[in-house]
Amino acid sequence: MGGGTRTPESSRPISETGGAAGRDKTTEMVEPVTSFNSPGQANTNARMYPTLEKLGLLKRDHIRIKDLGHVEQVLTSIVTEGYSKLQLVVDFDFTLTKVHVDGQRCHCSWGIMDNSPMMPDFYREEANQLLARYYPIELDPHMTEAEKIPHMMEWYRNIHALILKCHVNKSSFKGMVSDSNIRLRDGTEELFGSLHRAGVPVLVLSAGIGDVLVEVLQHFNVYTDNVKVVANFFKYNKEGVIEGFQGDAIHMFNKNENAIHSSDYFQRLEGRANVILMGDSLGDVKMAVGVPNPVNVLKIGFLNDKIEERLESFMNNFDLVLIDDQTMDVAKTVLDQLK
Ligand SMILES: Nc1nc2c(ncn2[C@@H]2O[C@H](COP(=O)(O)O)[C@@H](O)[C@H]2O)c(=O)[nH]1
Ligand SMILES: [Mg+2]
Repeated sequence: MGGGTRTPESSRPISETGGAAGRDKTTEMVEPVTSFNSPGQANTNARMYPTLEKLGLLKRDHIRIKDLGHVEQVLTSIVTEGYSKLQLVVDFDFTLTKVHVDGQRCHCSWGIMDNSPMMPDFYREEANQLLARYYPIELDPHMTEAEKIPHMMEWYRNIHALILKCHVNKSSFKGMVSDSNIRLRDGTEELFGSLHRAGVPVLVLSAGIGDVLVEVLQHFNVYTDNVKVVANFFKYNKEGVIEGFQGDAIHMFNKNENAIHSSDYFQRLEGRANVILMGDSLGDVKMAVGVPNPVNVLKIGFLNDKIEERLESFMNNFDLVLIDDQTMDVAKTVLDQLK
């Protein structure tokens, strides 16, 4: 986003926002990858999975579904039982936000600070060195979560110490966000508007910077009263200068524990047993672990990086895998069916 007063994305001509980038294309019927896949099964799938067929999810070539029968059952229940039984648990960075626009990689909440001209040169240099060292570990398809966690904790300790050296004032986040290239996925504003009107609770659970994340949600007018954010929030001194993080670090592989221990959020939503979970990392899969007695959980995974190496693990952990999709079209398609 350029500096100065910013025209809200939604009112900008589509060419300016790159909103067309990453839109999924509807092409001829493509055999979805299933465990029962065989040539010419497309028509049979359409008959066997009417909800998936009605939603057009069988013919989009960037969607992968491992277990059609399970997804059909969960989707049908969520659509039938409607908004009053539903809650959303969503990741923020590279789930609500785009990964790239017009070939340029977008910032995540951390990346906004890592690249902000309002931060000292030494911070930007060292923060990007840390990113280069630890992000590949986070994505590494050959390491277990247990092997990754010590590295994630080290990353957060290092970036925490680095931020403290910069004496950042909370008043600078608004300018950092408006000067960044962070974007919500196309359709997120409409999706969140529908969820707000329907009174559907949305938990945004992030290992990102909560103070920046909230600024982004406010910037795009989607921080409505049904949205709760659990993330890494800063502590400030009386002048508003960062003096540390509140509570324990939330990293990519402990998000579920923090959601459960840090509040009675899920207990207060007892009865909303249908959950739509959205994430872009295998660490996001367990974000809804705290939901008491869930009945239908639809897990939508945005596969953005290391696509070939991680496709199988994503299909084993997410119900719907969206390959390089920079939109919220699938979530909107599902929610548009609810009453
Ligand atoms: N650019 C940086 N990215 C970082 C840093 N620490 C973590 N991360 C990334 O943020 C997201 C976590 O947010 P979530 O909303 O997706 O949970 C994750 O992709 C991390 O890799 C950092 O210091 N700099
Ligand atoms: Mg993410």
